[in-house]
Amino acid sequence: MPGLTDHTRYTSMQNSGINHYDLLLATAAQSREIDRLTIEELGLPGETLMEIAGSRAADLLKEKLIPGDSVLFVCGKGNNAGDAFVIARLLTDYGIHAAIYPVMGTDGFSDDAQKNYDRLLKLAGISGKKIAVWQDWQDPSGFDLIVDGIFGTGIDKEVRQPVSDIIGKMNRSGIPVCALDIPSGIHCDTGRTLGTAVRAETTIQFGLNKLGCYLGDGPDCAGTRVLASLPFPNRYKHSVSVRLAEMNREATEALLHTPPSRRSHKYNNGVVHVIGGSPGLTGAPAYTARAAWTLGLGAVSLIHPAGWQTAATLETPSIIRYPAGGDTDHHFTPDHIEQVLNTLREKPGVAVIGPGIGRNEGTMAFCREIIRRSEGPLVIDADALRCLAGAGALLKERSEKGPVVLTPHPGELKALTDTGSGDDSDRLRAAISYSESTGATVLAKGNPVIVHSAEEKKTILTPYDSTIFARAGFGDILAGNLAAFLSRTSQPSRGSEAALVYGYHKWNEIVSRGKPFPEPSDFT
Ligand SMILES: NC(=O)C1=CN([C@@H]2O[C@H](COP(=O)(O)OP(=O)(O)OC[C@H]3O[C@@H](n4cnc5c(N)ncnc54)[C@H](OP(=O)(O)O)[C@@H]3O)[C@@H](O)[C@H]2O)[C@@H](O)CC1
Ligand SMILES: Nc1ncnc2c1ncn2[C@@H]1O[C@H](COP(=O)(O)OP(=O)(O)O)[C@@H](O)[C@H]1O
Ligand SMILES: [K+]
Repeated sequence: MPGLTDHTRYTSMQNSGINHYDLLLATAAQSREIDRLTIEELGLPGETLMEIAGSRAADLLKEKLIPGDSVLFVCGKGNNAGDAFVIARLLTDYGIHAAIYPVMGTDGFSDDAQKNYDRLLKLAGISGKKIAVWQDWQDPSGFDLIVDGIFGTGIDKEVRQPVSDIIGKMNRSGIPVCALDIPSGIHCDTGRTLGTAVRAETTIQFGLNKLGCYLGDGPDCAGTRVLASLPFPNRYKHSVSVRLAEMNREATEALLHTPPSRRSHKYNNGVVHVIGGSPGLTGAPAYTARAAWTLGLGAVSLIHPAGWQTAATLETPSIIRYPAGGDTDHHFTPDHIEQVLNTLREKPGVAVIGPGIGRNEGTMAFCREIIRRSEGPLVIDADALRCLAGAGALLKERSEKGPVVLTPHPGELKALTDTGSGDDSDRLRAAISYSESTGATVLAKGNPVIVHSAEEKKTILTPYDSTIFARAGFGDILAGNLAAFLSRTSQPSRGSEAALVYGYHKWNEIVSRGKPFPEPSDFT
């Protein structure tokens, strides 16, 4: 199904507003509850919802199929199969040759699936069309598409035989697969593969995006993800607190332009202080400072141990340098605390602590004191995060004084939170619970990037492949961009989302200018 519109790409191309509800990412329990409320409280029968889901999906498929094409529907027993039967009926009437393979037999369908199976066979009788119902797997070559209606949100245990075998055969067939709601075998809440999973070219999600299509193995198995809307009242969706980042470039960049009246002087036109650097790690804070400066702030400073000099910052002479200590000081130590705090107090702004700061014992003590005693918005990045292991109480106290955003990569998040294996759903849980327990906003790097703000009770995931940024130095750039956006908004989640979205668009702009592998310096 090449060419079906990925709604995430679509929104990024549109650059216009998007319905907030279309960005929500639901778990299986949330989907079920929203279904239940719509059916029981609103009074819209499940059968009607299924008809709408199937007809929206059939319309999407008709954009790519022409009468005479052949489609194989591989189905389970639940409502996911019911959706497939609706689609098969509508496409048969459109002129498609349909074959059905109910992998677990034709007994014991859910009520709505049974009704739609019966209607499909009735339609065949009425219209004189032949619909093959397979008893066993057959050679599918000759089919133009396979529709996966085996499992939707109803699966929570390992896929058993014979289904796992059939999924393997579907994946090896070389025929494009369109998954309904979620690729069969992917867990809706975690994106983990339950033994084996369908690898689809396209996934049509119904009513709400499914969290599992955006975490773990989900993105690889789902392919292009599309949302087909269902008439669930928005009021019922309020329990869903995780959403995709909004990819609107114009709104993001507009944030950088605060009202001119407030820009009377460089020190009230956005100030960022970058505190970092140690022997061998001088490029990192320079990148961070330059990434902040490039976003149009009034003043950016680089506070570094006086013992290192770097040519890198001299390329941007406007960045103000504050060497801490004397010429023989190559690391930050507790001796520098008062001097650095004075600088932060004199010119209030957003501080970033950590890029290239190193893990020297004295430096860790220095970081803890700066975190404890500084007052404005603070970004804690890279090695400065290491000083927080076991220091949740310190962070909680600090978060009460002003917004704090932590930017751990997966290893740093694990060290910080002392949690599990570190797959995406672990990262999601860890980011939320650490943020909730400390009050700090957590921007957990990885793919996807996960942002949770305890204050705003929001969780945001990147909808694009963020592995493009897995090159040395992009973490430093992100920290600088983030600080710049935080100087323009008091909402840490908005600033975090904006920095991520800004980076994505900037990347694409550089690629479109003919540079296939942008590097950090292209962002400064
Ligand atoms: N209601 C609505 O409003 C709407 C719902 N919609 C659609 O409904 C879908 C959810 O449907 P669902 O809840 O019926 O579950 P579904 O995913 O089809 O499968 C469950 C079946 O699989 C079986 N099974 C489970 N695990 C298994 C395993 N490991 N190995 C083998 N079997 C296993 C399980 O059997 P059991 O194990 O319980 O005996 C049960 O029979 C949703 O994704 C969307 O597509 C749309 O139409 C929009 C409107
Ligand atoms: N604009 C962006 N959008 C999404 N992710 C980003 C962006 N910029 C940076 N990242 C994330 O930051 C990671 C790089 O940070 P990190 O590993 O700390 O690198 P480094 O310390 O070498 O700069 C990337 O792998 C990606 O997860
Ligand atoms: K499916």
